Amino acid sequence: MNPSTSLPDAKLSPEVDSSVLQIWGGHPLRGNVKISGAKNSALVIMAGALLCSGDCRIRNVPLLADVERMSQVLSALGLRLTRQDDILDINASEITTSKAPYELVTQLRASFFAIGSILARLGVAQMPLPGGCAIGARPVDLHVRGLQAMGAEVQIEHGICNAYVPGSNNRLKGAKIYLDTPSVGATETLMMAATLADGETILENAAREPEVVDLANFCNAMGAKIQGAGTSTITIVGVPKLHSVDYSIIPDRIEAGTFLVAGAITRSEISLSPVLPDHLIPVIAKLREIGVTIVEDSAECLRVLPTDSLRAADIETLPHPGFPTDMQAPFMALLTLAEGDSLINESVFENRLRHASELNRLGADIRVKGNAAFVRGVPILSGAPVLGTDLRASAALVLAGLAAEGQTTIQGLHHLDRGYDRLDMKLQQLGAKILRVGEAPTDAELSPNGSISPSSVST
Ligand SMILES: CC(=O)N[C@H]1[C@@H](OP(=O)(O)OP(=O)(O)OC[C@H]2O[C@@H](n3ccc(=O)[nH]c3=O)[C@H](O)[C@@H]2O)O[C@H](CO)[C@@H](O)[C@@H]1O
Ligand SMILES: C=C(OP(=O)(O)O)C(=O)O
Repeated sequence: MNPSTSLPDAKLSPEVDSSVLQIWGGHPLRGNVKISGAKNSALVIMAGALLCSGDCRIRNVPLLADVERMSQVLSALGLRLTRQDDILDINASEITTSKAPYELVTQLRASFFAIGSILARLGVAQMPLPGGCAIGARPVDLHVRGLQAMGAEVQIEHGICNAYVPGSNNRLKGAKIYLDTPSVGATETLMMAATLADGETILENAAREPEVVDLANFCNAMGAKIQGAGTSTITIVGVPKLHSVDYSIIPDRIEAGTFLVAGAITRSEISLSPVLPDHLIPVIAKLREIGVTIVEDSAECLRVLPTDSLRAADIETLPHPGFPTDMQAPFMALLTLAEGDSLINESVFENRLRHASELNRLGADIRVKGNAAFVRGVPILSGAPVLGTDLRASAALVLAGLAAEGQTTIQGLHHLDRGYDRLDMKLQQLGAKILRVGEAPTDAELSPNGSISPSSVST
């Protein structure tokens, strides 16, 4: 990896990350913000690069700790990687080991999805159970059962998922697979596995998230035969080999949604680009229900206008195209300041409401029962020290801090840095009074020319 674009090592280990964010709330935001490439596309497309016997050039790759760790996983498997700005070049002509490193795989979720591509390429894989946000049990049974249906022998022992394909040609076989729940990761793992399998695979009740479609487009650009991505039935006809590719990943709809909420909660006008508004339909619809005006300035640019009063709204998280679970925490922050009572039902993950008690430290009025949060709107929030417990929980606290009176201090930034590309710097450029104190990365560490790229944020 090009050291100038790597996040510092301190970011890779939660234990040693002692930096905090200080926010002085109550300041309006103004200007344009550039939305980075999608985290959940970038990570799985990097796993997909393992399928390719040639060179993969991946563009619009966000600067994230998870991307850095995923790069390290791929390097440990013997791939050659170089990064220049947001372009990542990966050569997987040689995979030197089928064993993924425990200490890296356990720090993120998407690393596990590479079991599908390693198995497809080598016929054998040893993959530790993954990490990622602690928002529920997050089993991998659907991944495992799908691979077994394709002919793999799979056993989980001592926290490692050991898989191999018996038989002389080591090639997985196409199968008809029904997913009990439309798991994003299982859909992606099995889709990658099926690209090089012998025969046709049909995935039923597949996830329909835009990142699944992005992965399918990436694989098809390498010569895979995948049809139906974005619908509940995906058909993959296996091919013997995939070829080199130059591919640009989609904008991050969750980062875009977070900035839309930032505009709404600070009653500000900000523009966001590039975005794909079709990927944000449930988020935009909910913001409009809350009373926020969103304007589509162009096919790739959204603008949020200042809002006088926010209205309460109920939210239920669902698989795409329902309301995304990754936007639940940011919306909870917003609804703390809405007039009236909102009910939030988290139905995708069983333990994803831990930010509620932290928002209450800021003066919110939220009661949690099971998977439901009852949010009674309050007129103001007031700054306090708080702890981010996962990626989107941390983002919710940043948003609440931007609106709160006085100073908010947020700990637990290793979560934020996993999945937001320099959120604090982008907000700073929009006029937020936000400062990283402690082991903050220097400008030189974050970009090759010594400062956050002027094209990434402008006011
Ligand atoms: C890296 C990545 O892309 N992460 C996203 C991905 O996570 P991830 O792929 O882990 O999420 P899933 O869609 O798999 O999880 C959805 C539900 O299915 C369950 N499940 C999943 C797999 C399995 O084998 N068995 C099982 O029961 C999970 O526990 C959860 O309750 O989709 C989630 C849901 O949109 C997002 O919140 C994450 O940001
Ligand atoms: C849950 C998330 O990420 P991961 O699946 O990587 O833990 C997220 O992006 O909100």
